[in-house]
Amino acid sequence: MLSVEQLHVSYGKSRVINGVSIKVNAGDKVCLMGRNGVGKTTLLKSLMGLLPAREGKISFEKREITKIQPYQRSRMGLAYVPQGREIIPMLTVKENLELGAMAHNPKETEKRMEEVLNYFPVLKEHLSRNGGVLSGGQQQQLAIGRALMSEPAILFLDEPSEGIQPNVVAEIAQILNRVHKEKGLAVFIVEQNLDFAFKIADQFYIMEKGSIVTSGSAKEVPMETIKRYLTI
Ligand SMILES: Nc1ncnc2c1ncn2[C@@H]1O[C@H](COP(=O)(O)OP(=O)(O)OP(=O)(O)O)[C@@H](O)[C@H]1O
Repeated sequence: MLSVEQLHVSYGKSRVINGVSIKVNAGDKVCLMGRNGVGKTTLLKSLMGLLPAREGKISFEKREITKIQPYQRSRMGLAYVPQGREIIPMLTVKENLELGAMAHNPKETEKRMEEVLNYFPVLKEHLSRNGGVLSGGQQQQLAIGRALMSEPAILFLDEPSEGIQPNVVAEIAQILNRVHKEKGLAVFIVEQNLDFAFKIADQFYIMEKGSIVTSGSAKEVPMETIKRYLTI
């Protein structure tokens, strides 16, 4: 489904991603882990087309997408929940959700909204309130709901558990697993929260200084191994 081959990404002269190769099959649940500053966010932004690749190739459904625009990637089935959520605080919950479907067929917006609200009942309760007044956990659910409005095939999430209460984190894990099961959604998460990561992911990649140093299934890369990489 998604194939990343020898990707290099830089900020000016500063080389941040150095030859990363990753494969995600349809319906996979993948977690990318690594300490602060190793390049996880940079990699996600580059996969979404928000940062250019200096070298290498990104393909989705066997089509090369390395140079195509973010809105085109969104239309093809890639969606992204950025770190810090980036919901629009002065727009209502409903309007924030509608934004997520903007690059897509407007006729389907209502049906998608119904589906998303079914996954996130808390958003239904707050539909006409401004996004900015919601709690952190509710805003994260709104950001994920907004991304799901485009009915993606793969959802990228950047540290979705950051700064959120444990009970809401557990609820988000449950919802993502449900969407995965019911819609065949592939999930690609950047996380530091090991419990959350292990509740969702079945494949792991560990990154150090812009390169993948270990990868494999949960059995091949057990929690103890990941802890070692995160704490050294
Ligand atoms: N806009 C930018 N311009 C220049 N350098 C940047 C920019 N954004 C990030 N960097 C640098 O790129 C490196 C990787 O940052 P990135 O945010 O991708 O790491 P990360 O693994 O996601 O870290 P974190 O867990 O803290 O979000 C860091 O050294 C960072 O300082």
